[in-house]
Amino acid sequence: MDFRIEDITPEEIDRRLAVVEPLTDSVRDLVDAVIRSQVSDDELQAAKATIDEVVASLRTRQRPGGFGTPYTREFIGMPWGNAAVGARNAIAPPLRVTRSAGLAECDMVLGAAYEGPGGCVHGGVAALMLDQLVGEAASTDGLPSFTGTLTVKYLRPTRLGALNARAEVTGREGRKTFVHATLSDDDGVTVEADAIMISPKGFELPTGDALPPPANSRADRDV
Ligand SMILES: CCCCC/C=C\C/C=C\C/C=C\C/C=C\CCCC(=O)SCCNC(=O)CCNC(=O)[C@H](O)C(C)(C)COP(=O)(O)OP(=O)(O)OC[C@H]1O[C@@H](n2cnc3c(N)ncnc32)[C@H](O)[C@@H]1OP(=O)(O)O
Repeated sequence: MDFRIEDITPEEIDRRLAVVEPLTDSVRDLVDAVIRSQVSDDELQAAKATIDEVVASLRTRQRPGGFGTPYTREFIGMPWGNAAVGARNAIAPPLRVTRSAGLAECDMVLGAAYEGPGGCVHGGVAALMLDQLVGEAASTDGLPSFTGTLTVKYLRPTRLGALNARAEVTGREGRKTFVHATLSDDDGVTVEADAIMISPKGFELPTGDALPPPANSRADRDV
């Protein structure tokens, strides 16, 4: 696993995020536009040619493999390729997670790119978001943990639109952390999940204090 150190200042992180977050938002917008576009086939083909040009320009200098999760020496994480919260990853749902002791939460608006059953959120996307939230809640004391078991119960269909996701630690037992999470719309909970998160053997916190959360956006580091 890639835990490389990249020793940059918080100001430099903000500077880089200010460049990549709007780019990622534009790519998300592109994905949404492609799904919902009703322009002609000729216009779709012209759009492909334009997009291919942009891709070729981005590929002139590429990192091998995935982005990984670099950390600063102050343990600010930069998981910018992450499938659930990566600041550079337009496939990730638009999540801005806030964290406090044993708790992680976010509001989000899910559009056409996250559809499963017509008009509703794909069950895998719901599970992805809740998996991320349980991981973030379990690690607010700085101890990283892997999802060992995630049990997801779909109570009723989740309509696309404005949603809230929330995860809370309910207990700890040795290296295991138990977390309960919910996905809710305006009418209440649509999906609930229970997770057993496992901290890796032999991992010790680098300081006695809680670590800052992995930074995905500037706001994340302010909690
Ligand atoms: C450079 C410095 C870096 C510093 C980092 C600092 C901070 C990081 C901070 C924050 C991170 C923030 C956010 C994270 C956000 C999201 C997280 C997303 C999470 C994921 O998406 S992550 C990918 C999917 N995940 C996997 O890819 C796991 C693959 N798997 C394994 O890597 C192993 O399988 C592992 C590690 C799970 C266990 O391995 P192991 O060897 O440690 O386990 P072991 O046998 O010793 O068992 C010990 C006790 O756990 C119980 N136990 C074992 N396995 C269990 C299971 N599966 N379910 C339920 N309970 C289980 C046993 O029953 C026993 O319980 P008991 O003690 O009561 O007997």
